[in-house]
Amino acid sequence: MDLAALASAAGVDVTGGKSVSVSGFAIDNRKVAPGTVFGAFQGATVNGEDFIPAAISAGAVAIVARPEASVDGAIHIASAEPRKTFAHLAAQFFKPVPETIVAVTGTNGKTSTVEMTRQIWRMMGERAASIGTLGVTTPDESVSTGLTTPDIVTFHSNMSGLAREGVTHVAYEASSHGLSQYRNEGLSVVAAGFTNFSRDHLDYHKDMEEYFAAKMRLFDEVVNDDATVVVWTGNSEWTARALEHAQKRNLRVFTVGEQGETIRLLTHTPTQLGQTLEIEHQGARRQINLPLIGAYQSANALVAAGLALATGGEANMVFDAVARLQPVRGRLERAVITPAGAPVYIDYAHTPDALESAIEALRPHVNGRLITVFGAGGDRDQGKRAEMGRVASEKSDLAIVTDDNPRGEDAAAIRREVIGDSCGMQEIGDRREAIGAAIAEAGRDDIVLVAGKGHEQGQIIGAGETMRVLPFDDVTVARECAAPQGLGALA
Ligand SMILES: CC(=O)N[C@H]1[C@@H](OP(=O)(O)OP(=O)(O)OC[C@H]2O[C@@H](n3ccc(=O)[nH]c3=O)[C@H](O)[C@@H]2O)O[C@H](CO)[C@@H](O)[C@@H]1O[C@H](C)C(=O)N[C@@H](C)C(=O)N[C@H](CCC(=O)O)C(=O)O
Ligand SMILES: Nc1ncnc2c1ncn2[C@@H]1O[C@H](COP(=O)(O)OP(=O)(O)OP(=O)(O)O)[C@@H](O)[C@H]1O
Ligand SMILES: N[C@H](CCC[C@H](N)C(=O)O)C(=O)O
Ligand SMILES: [Mg+2]
Repeated sequence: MDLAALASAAGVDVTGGKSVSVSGFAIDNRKVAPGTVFGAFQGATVNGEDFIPAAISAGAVAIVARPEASVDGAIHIASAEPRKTFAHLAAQFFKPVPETIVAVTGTNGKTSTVEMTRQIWRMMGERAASIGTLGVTTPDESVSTGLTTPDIVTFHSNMSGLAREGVTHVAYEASSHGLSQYRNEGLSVVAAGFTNFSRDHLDYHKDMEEYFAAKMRLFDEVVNDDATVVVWTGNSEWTARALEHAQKRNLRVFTVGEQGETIRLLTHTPTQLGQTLEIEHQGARRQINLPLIGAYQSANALVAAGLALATGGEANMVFDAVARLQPVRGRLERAVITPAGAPVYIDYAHTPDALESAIEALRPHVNGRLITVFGAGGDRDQGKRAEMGRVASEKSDLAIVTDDNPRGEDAAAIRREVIGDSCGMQEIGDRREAIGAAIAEAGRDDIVLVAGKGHEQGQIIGAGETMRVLPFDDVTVARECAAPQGLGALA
């Protein structure tokens, strides 16, 4: 493909460049082959500009980098925002992509919402896929990418691959890291969802304002001019601000929730294995029997319904599909019922707000005690730890602090920060032992919540060269601990 043609389609100025043929795109010099356009970005750990000579030696024909970067032997596509320019060029190279692309942001609920949107589309007969923390899920398979928002080259090549497989509808998860690093840029995004906003990732973002601004790039810059945004109305201060961003760009707005104007949630009543929702849409009232428990899951399901409506879904079909949603892996997933009769739920809550939502989701189903096993990740936002401890100790009847991916930190020190000045928590570092203890403790009327890892398949210990991922799956471990020999082994 000709660089000048790509640049002109992307609206990028390539001055002084003779016409060259482009064979691919890379942001890591080790992936450069002859004919590659290399994106040299200043990163959190190293400066990609240091790898420009190596990229050129490996055959890079053009380098997208800041104007002040030194480029000798290839075309310098100079940009004050090299990540953005690179994304827009790459988008042209990887065309065609699926026609209907929507994005979801928010602190919690992104994975659930993209997965539910994919399910609704599929039930409506579309060839749909989702991209996010659970990987790339297509009508045929699910493949993990390791990150919520993959790097920009993987993102575009995934989109292109999906189009080749005949996928027409994609919902992707836009994390704040991804948005601030332009990891999902350059596509036609017809609708975007905003689930909620609360504390997380303050290791990466300076403060809540900066974190919110990163999320709002989705509304301000990433979605199309005529896009629809679907906003959950439950989180007042931030919701109002998200709506202001949408209004500033004159986007079409769908509000969803108890104060929602597009989909109004009138009542939600827990049932044994789900909840009954009464909603109003375009003047018509409907009752939906959602086969999932917890207010948070109904919020995500209704934002997903809003995205399906925004992309042309017919209301009866959309709401019928909501009533047939399947559980999302690791989100209030019931792993097992213990021999004593206590259900054990696995959830991915790893922020204070998420932990509160998960506990509140289970509370109506508890007759006895709610026992919460949880921890906080290492090398991630430290300030959320004590807040998580407070929520767990105040809202549960018994809280057990354990390890959740200590990474490069001392696990015991993380647990101490989680406990902070909260009272009455048990501390059991070994996660298997903690889950076993909760299960042994739970009686017939109790419920066990194991929070933090959800779908994850490993415990991450160490960082850099010494990093190891020890196989660990909360669902499997809960089942093993609940098996009669599991309890016997612990006795
Ligand atoms: C802090 C962070 O987000 N880092 C991500 C980011 O790295 P960076 O741009 O800062 O990269 P860097 O390592 O400093 O390197 C700078 C540049 O030099 C290049 N390089 C580097 C070394 C080399 O030998 N050659 C070379 O060319 C790199 O490719 C990069 O372009 O870009 C990389 C490529 O896209 C990511 O792999 C990397 O994710 C790291 C591994 C990570 O752990 N990220 C987590 C925190 C993350 O992004 N999580 C969110 C989830 C949030 C949520 O769900 O709420 C996510 O979206 O997954
Ligand atoms: N709408 C919501 N409101 C509050 N909490 C929620 C909501 N949706 C999900 N949660 C909580 O957050 C956890 C993670 O949900 P999910 O994976 O859908 O979010 P996410 O935004 O993709 O998270 P991440 O940023 O880690 O990718 C759930 O297990 C639940 O505890
Ligand atoms: N996307 C989240 C995942 C956290 C999961 C939890 N198990 C942890 O390791 O903290 C993050 O990177 O902060
Ligand atoms: Mg996610």
